[in-house]
Parts: sequence; C-alpha cells; structure tokens
Amino acid sequence: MAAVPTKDDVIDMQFFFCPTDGSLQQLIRKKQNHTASFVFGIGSFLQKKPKISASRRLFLKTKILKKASTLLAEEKEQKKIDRERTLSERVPPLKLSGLSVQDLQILCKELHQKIDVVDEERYDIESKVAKNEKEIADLSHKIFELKGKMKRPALKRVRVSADAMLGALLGAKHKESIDFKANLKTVKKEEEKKEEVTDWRKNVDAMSGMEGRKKMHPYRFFWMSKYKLFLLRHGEGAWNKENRFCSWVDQKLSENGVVEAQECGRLLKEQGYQFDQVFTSILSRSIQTAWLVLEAMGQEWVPVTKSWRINERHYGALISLNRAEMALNHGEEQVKLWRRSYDITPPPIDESHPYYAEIYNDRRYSTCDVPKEELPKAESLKEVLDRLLPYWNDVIVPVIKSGQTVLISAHGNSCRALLKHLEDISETDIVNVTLPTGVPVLLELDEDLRPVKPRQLLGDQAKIQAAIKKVEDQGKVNAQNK
Ligand SMILES: O=C(O)[C@H](O)COP(=O)(O)O
Repeated sequence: MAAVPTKDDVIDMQFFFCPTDGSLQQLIRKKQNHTASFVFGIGSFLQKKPKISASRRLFLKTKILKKASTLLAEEKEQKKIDRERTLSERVPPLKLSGLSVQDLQILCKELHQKIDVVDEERYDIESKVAKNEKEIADLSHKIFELKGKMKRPALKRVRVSADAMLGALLGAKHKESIDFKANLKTVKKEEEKKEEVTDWRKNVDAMSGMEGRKKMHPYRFFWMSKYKLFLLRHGEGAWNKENRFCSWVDQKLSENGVVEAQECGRLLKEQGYQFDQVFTSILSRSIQTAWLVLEAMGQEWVPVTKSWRINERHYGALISLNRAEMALNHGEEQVKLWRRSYDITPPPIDESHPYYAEIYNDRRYSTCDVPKEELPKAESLKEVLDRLLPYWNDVIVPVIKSGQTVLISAHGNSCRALLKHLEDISETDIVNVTLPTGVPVLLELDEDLRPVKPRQLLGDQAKIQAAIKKVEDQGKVNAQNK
C-alpha cells in the first residue's frame, strides 16, 4: 500500500487549505469525497479562528495532511481490493483438466478470437482518445491565444429540457451502439458539423458581442507581437547545489551557475537578441548572472537597475534548511505546498534564526523603498506578487512600452509570480510551473503586454525538461544533493 499520496492527490490536498475558495473545494469533493469532506471540515474550523498563530496553523495543516494521506491510502487499498474482486468474478479461472488435445486447441482458438476482438476495440478507443486529446490541445491553444483578448459575449439563460441536458452531459455516446467503427464514423460527422459552427472568424462582430459598437480591428485576431520580454532565473547558486532554501541569504553562483549564465548569454547572442535595460534583484546571484549574460553578449554597457522587489521569495523560517530533509521530516506534500502553492506562507523568520541578523543587518535592506521593519519575514507566492507588481507597473512597464527590450534577471519564484500575472495563470496551475536555473524565458507581448503566444524556454528542450525535473525533485526525500 502506497503511504505517500500521488502527485494528483497532493494537488487535491493543496486545495483544502484554501477554504475561502469555494470552486476549488468543489473540485476536491468531486475527486476525493471522503478525504475532502474530512479536511474541508477542519479547513472551515481553521477559518473560523482567525487569531490562530502561524505555527499552530502549520502544525494543524501538517496533521491534516497526514490524516488525509492515510485516508487516501485506505481508499486506494479499498479500490485495489474491489478491482481484484471484480476481476475474479468476471474472469473465472480456466478449467483445463480433463480436456483432450482437440478441446484445448478449440479453447485456444476461442481465446485468440476474443483477444482479437478486445484488441480491435482497444485500438479503436485509443485512436478516439488520441483524436480527442489532439482536439483538446488545439482548443486549449486557441483559448490561450484568445484569453483576455476579446470580450466574451454575455451568457444568456436558456431553457433546456431534461433530455437535452442529458444529451449535453453525456454527449452523443449514450445513443451510440458499441460498434466502435460506427462510433468513429459518428466522430467524423461531429467534427464536420463543429467546423461549420465554430468558424467564428467569419462572424466576428456577432460572436464578440460587438454589433452596433466600435468594430474590432481585424488584426486583433492575429495579435501581433509588439514587445519581447526576457525573464531569467539566475544560474545555479551555491545553495541550489546543496539543496538548501536560499531565499534572501546572499549566496553567490556556483561554478556551474557561472557556466550556465555564460552559456545563456552566448545563446542569446547567437540568436541575435539585444537588451536595452536589465532589471535584477538586490541579491548577488541575480546581479552576477546579469553581468555574465551581458558580458557574453558583449553588451556590458546596458544599464542595470536593482530592486529588492525582484528578490527571491522570502522563505521565512525555512531559509537554510535542506529540502530533502524537510521532505523526510514533514512529508513531500508539505514541502511542495511550501514551495509551489500560491497562497501558503511558510512560518516566519525570527531573531533566533541563524541567518536573521545576516539578512536584516545587511546595508542593502536600508536602501529599500519601505522601512526595514516592514520588509517581509516570510512570503507566499501571492505576497511576492503583491510586492513585485507596483515595481513592475511603475518602473518596468513604462520601459517596455517605450520600446526597449528588457531582461529581468531574477529568481525562480519572482519569475513565477510575474508569469502568473502576465499569463493569467490560475492559482491551481501555477503549482505546476517550475523554472530551471540559467534558462532564458522569452515572452512575446502585445501592446497591452498580454502574451500573444506561449512562453518559450530557449535552449535544448530535452536538457531544459531534465533541469525542470531536477528542480522539482529537490523537494523529494531521496533528492540527490549533487
Ligand atoms: O530560494 C531558493 O532556495 C530557490 O532559489 C528557490 O527555491 P524553490 O525552488 O524551492 O522555490
């Protein structure tokens, strides 16, 4: 029995800790009725006690996670038992004793025929699934391109009969025969029909609710890339290598990090990019990365502006701790919550923390646009975005809109926060965004700074995927501290 929940389960559990977000709770209840209602109950309980201290809340959350994990494991075990029981009912063991050679041959033939039929059905289903998946991917891509760029027509209430509702919920499937070839034909018919009605470009005004008002410029449907923006997570830092939460501790780049930054600069140069302004945090690893990139590009003269608002997320009391050890002590799911959730703030740093004095006595934090006492003591990703947005809007946006190409040499989580804002990523989906070190992210934006296409991580895609996985795995118990 698996004691540790799967990735999906973990995501489910993250939702439990957003008791103010009704839609997420519903999703959980749909997925894991039993566990969800248990945790939901405690979540509501927590909500009713706003004065609860952060450490107490953390303690309770950890307990809840453990309980939820046990319940999930029990559910899984139960499902396994049910599956085995169903299989033994439906597939009785073969009785071979007393059969002649001829009987055995006939039985073999029959079994082969059955296998052929099942195989054929499997093949048909797989093709249908692949076709649907492709269609979903195409539609998602279209949604991505359209998101935020057209006014959605106001939805009207319509009366739908129970039959029609059932049809809408179940699709055409409930009327179809189980002849898969016939189904494939049906799919084709549906597709042809869909193409007719979804050719909305031919009827742009009606579909966008624009009749009688200012017409959209036709090019709005081929949103042009007006600005290019580059985000960069600094090269590997000394503590990335040791798998410790580094955050506001001012670690320098590791040897590998230096190479990563230089390679990033060479790649950008090869691809012919030029920067007009660079923004960094006030942490050395992001500044060092910017310098190395500009040096490799031969663009050392480009102005570099620094702000604490671009700093890495403040990991509070977690600073300097080893992620794999934390996973061992608190569970991988808890570490993932701390690292990737949107609005969970880790426990705050206090004066007893070994790095408190080093951080807050550092002269650089006396130069910030907020008094030192008001600087964060721990931050969720949401809080990172809250402190980053004013700087983005007031300082960086005007530079980009003046036509300058900007590089933001920042950190894993300050980049994630900005991506969430620019790409309008949901609180649920941002959990799955992880950036590798030293890989430039190119965003192509329209005149209102909305992305016109998906972000591009520049470089060897296989290496980038492996690097992302490595960062994700840092929060696992057996993470190698290479
Ligand atoms: O602060 C750090 O240690 C990293 O730069 C970011 O860590 P994370 O990948 O655990 O968010």
